[in-house]
Amino acid sequence: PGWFSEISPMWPGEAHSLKVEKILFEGKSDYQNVMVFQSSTYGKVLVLDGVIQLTERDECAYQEMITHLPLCSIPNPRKVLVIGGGDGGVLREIARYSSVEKIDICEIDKMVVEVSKQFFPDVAVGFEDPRVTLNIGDGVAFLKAVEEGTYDAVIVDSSDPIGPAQELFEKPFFASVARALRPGGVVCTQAESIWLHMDIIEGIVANCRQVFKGSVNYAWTTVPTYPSGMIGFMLCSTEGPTVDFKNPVYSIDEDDSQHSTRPLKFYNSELHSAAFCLPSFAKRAIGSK
Ligand SMILES: NCCCN[C@H]1CC[C@H](NCCCN)CC1
Repeated sequence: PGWFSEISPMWPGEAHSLKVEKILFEGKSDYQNVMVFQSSTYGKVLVLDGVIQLTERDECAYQEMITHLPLCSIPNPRKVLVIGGGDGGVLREIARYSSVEKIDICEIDKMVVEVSKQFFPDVAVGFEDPRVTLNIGDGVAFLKAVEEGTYDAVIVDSSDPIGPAQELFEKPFFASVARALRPGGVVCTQAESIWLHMDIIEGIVANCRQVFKGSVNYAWTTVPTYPSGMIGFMLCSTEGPTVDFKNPVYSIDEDDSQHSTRPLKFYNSELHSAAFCLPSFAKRAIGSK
């Protein structure tokens, strides 16, 4: 009964609104306020500190792209790490790869995991995969304890730089990710919107160019319920076997064996390549190597 508006100093002067049918959960974890509501047209919605994290209707766009852009760019990923991602959606997408043997996840807020399992079963289904090991804790500390060269891929499914995820946008964190990756390993991070945060993105790109000696690319997707209707990703690889992110080496959308459970709603191989095409103002600011 009424409207939820996503008002934040991170996107001044604008606010996306969703019509609310019913508030289903409100709580305060050790890190943030957590809220779930039933919207009129986007299904259930997860909100952290007043910021929309996902809706049932369009979460596929974000979860599928943040997962398949990195994992379809390398042959046979075996060990994958997720930092953040406590709703389980990225785990659900990683589980599609029969080559994957081990999926580690480090989420700082256990209330996000619990709330997702209770209200978003089709997203939290990712936690049911036997290859998944859940660690509740700070991703920065987790990575410090990881042995060098452990992972083929790291996915940083974070919230925004204001709040618990702030450290995940800084150079020391990127350096610890690079150390945890094998030569030619890949990382994909949530990298904000070119309409709202060009300055943050330029900082992230500069840091990534210093830390990741393979390739560094920015890609994007549309997510109707994120501010500016889009979100970007940094795709980086460490020194070693060359990774050409723009030309996927694996087509998960054509590999029917992966569709036994649930077909992809959003990602496909053409969209993979197109995701790296940028508007001119972004190309100038970001450049591409
Ligand atoms: N697994 C879903 C987690 C969602 N990550 C983030 C949630 C907050 C969202 N704010 C967008 C702010 C404007 N770019 C970015 C993605």
